[in-house]
Amino acid sequence: MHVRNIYRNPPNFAELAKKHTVIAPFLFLNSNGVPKINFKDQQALRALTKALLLEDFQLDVDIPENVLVPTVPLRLNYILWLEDLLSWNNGFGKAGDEVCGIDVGTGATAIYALLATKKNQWRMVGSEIEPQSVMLARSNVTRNNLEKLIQIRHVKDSVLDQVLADSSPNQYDFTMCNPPFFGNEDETDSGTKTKKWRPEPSGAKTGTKNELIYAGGELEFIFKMIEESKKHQNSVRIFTTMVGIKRDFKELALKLKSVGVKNFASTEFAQGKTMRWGLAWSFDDLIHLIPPPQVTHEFENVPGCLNFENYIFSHLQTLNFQCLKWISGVDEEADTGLETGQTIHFITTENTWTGQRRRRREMERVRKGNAEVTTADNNSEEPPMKITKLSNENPGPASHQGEAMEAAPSNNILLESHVQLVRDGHRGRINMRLLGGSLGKDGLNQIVTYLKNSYNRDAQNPSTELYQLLKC
Ligand SMILES: C[S@@+](CC[C@H](N)C(=O)[O-])C[C@H]1O[C@@H](n2cnc3c(N)ncnc32)[C@H](O)[C@@H]1O
Repeated sequence: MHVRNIYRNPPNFAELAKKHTVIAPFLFLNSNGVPKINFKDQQALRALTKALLLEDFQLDVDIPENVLVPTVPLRLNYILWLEDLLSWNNGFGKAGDEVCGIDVGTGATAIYALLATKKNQWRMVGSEIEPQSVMLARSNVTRNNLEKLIQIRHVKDSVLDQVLADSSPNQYDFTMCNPPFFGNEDETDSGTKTKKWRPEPSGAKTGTKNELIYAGGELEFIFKMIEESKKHQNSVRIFTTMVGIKRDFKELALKLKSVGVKNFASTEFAQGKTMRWGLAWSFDDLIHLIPPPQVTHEFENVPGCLNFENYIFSHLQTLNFQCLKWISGVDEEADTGLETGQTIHFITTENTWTGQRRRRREMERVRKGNAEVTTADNNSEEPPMKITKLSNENPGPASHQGEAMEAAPSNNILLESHVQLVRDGHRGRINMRLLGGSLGKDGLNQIVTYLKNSYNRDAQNPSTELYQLLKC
């Protein structure tokens, strides 16, 4: 659960029932004598959602029989992640009520729109395809006097096209969505459930078939969303969606790349035994989808911060590019372009910066059964290290960027780091920040020494681009 989620500690049901009699009939004492409710009971779940929304968000929500009962802790996790995404980008310089978001498929309760607006004063548009849900969602908005901040729009088809038609550049800071999960009616029947489908929530199963079904299931829905997002890339800064099946990430990453998205990240939402994931993408590569490295005084002074403050900024842009080339070696595949403020998050799983001759000798020793632990040679001028961009099969509890969603072993990471170009007037510097890896600070220092050596070597070699630049 998100660190700021107020439900990290379960509510005191007895206290809640005293204030909100709606849950009193569902209260019972468990074997330890602690008051509980049965989450598998649809009526109890509905009563609890109503009570929590009223108690913690002063939201009075009508949830009719049979419609999807939203669990508040899980919905809150998503809102908190959106808050993070905004804060990592300094809220795009906006005050709360200037932030605009779209909740795709807002449902009968309009839960996300209501929470987002009540908690953060964000302006929200909730799109919905089901006429009955549109009506109920509007009535929930009116019931809470939030018509000025929330608009419910009835859409007939498409996922983003209709709701984003006629939008202006950067009109929306984000889109969010809890997509319909099932592909057909059989899948909603737990009796025929297979592992392919989204794992059941631990609580009661609620929701009408229309709310839950989309031909092709959530993957097709998100594919459509990704395709349509390309058309509206100028209107929305960050597109996001919930994902219910972890292994869908691999296909989603491919889909994103196919429409030209390089900047995407995932996160994990946990609520009890129920796991869901969040996927965020942006067509703007400068937008932070994972926490930016902290560029603090302290950080600037840690060993490993590479400083090029003596050179003017115009040089630095190219220098930075060059620097990443040094890091990535001749691996042209690596995306070495880096704008001011942008961060490269990389993981190395192979030590290629140590001298080749030395490595060959070590290999020889290993072959002869005389293996020795490798230590890097700080002054090596030999071929540079390769970047292996962040790879980890498990999206993990933290936010991971881009290639993080592709499967790869993660247990032999030597160094994980952020590289960032920081502008400071006409000067600038390159920061490298240690995030992890078995080599730790020593590893980062080796790379920094390597970069400095490479810099000094190229700066003195008339045949290099850097030499030409510095001469101008
Ligand atoms: C899983 S429910 C989520 C409801 C609510 N957002 C929540 O989290 O409780 C999915 C919702 O998407 C709606 N929906 C399906 N296709 C849609 C589309 N193309 N545009 C807008 N809403 C759609 C469904 O009617 C349903 O209300």
